[in-house]
Amino acid sequence: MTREKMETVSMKKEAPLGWIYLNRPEKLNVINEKMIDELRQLVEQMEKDNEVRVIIITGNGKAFCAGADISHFKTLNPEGAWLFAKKGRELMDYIENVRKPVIAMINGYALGGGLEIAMACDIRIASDDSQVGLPEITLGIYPGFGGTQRLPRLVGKGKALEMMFTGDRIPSMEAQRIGLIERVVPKEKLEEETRNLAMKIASQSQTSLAEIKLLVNKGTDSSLDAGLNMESLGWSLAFTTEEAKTRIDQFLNKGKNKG
Ligand SMILES: CC(C)(COP(=O)(O)OP(=O)(O)OC[C@H]1O[C@@H](n2cnc3c(N)ncnc32)[C@H](O)[C@@H]1OP(=O)(O)O)[C@@H](O)C(=O)NCCC(=O)NCCSC(=O)CCO
Repeated sequence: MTREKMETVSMKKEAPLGWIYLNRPEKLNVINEKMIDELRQLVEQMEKDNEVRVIIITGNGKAFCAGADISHFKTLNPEGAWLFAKKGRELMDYIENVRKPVIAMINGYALGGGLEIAMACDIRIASDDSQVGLPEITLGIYPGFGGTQRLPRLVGKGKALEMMFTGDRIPSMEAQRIGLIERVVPKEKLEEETRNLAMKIASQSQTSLAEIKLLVNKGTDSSLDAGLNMESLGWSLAFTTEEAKTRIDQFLNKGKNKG
């Protein structure tokens, strides 16, 4: 097992899983520029590491992440705010497009930029005491790291507008009901359930995982016809991989070695 600690994030490599911890627990893991840089560095590192097949992002302490660091907002002029939003948005885009599955393990508050990180991940699993929301409107602003775009794509326009207009926090069970979170588990089982889910995914073909992720992300941004054509092209190439040949052979021969 390898561990690495940076100023605002840390990681634990437990092959085939790579765990990334947002690590400013005294401030509920709020996001500053340093965290954006370091989180991106760790995700890039894990993307390149052949021993890591699934990446898990979570928070250290009692929160996943309470959003962008509001104490930094006082110093922001429009140019600074634009640059900060651009940096944040590029990180979310990077996480969304990494060629490996990324799971958000939500262990408490996931608010503002924290929920925006979770929404950039492929799957969200949360403890039953977690709460999520986009409270930016209560500060007189609105989500700046992709929330206005990703939330309606996950929960539909009306619910997304309701959440962003009110800024209300909702419990994880309600978030699951509306399609924002995939699984809710008892707090004490969160890590175990996340590991089980991640290990199951890690046991699948890496090429197929990467292709499915690409097709779903790019396909939903395209016409149905374009998406279906992308699927057919990719699907035909999937048969050229050694992994597909081996797995298909294994299935076809499974009865033959039995006494
Ligand atoms: C998350 C809340 C509801 C937690 O409340 P509570 O448990 O009472 O804990 P606190 O005492 O409020 O917080 C502990 C500590 O963290 C600091 N902190 C929390 N959130 C932020 C933040 N976003 N920025 C800066 N600092 C934060 C808090 O000040 C405390 O510090 P002390 O030094 O100990 O006083 C509650 O904290 C809350 O509502 N937080 C704000 C959530 C929010 O509005 N997020 C959106 C931010 S804007 C954004 O993300 C833009 C990107 O789209």
